Amino acid sequence: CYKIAQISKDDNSQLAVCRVLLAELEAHKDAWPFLTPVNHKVILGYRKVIKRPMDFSTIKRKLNNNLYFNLDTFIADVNLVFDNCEKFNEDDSDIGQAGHNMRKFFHELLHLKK
Ligand SMILES: Cc1ncccc1N[C@@H](C)c1cnc2ccsc2c1
Repeated sequence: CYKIAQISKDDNSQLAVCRVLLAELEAHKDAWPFLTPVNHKVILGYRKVIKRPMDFSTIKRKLNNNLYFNLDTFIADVNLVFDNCEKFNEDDSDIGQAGHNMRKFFHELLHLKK
């Protein structure tokens, strides 16, 4: 379960929790590949392979436009960032490793026990 969610009863405090979580993700040393949308004109094949691109700046825009209804819809987009990363990047690449590190960090933030 999400221990953080237990302290937030209403949507507003859930959205405040999402802002804190996003700020912690963005501050992580391994966040660099995920801070802005992948430019599919530069990264060949990305648009074909990745059906639902997502990145931290897009998540921030969605948060500011009130497009997340609760913590779960926010978590789904964060996990989409890491799932896209795993799909496109080799595990032993710099970006692949950053994605694994960030996913582990996010789960620790949510106190998720696998
Ligand atoms: C998350 C991701 N997955 C696949 C490809 C790229 C990226 N990240 C972008 C920012 C990016 C775009 N270009 C470069 C060039 C060297 S690292 C890097 C990172």
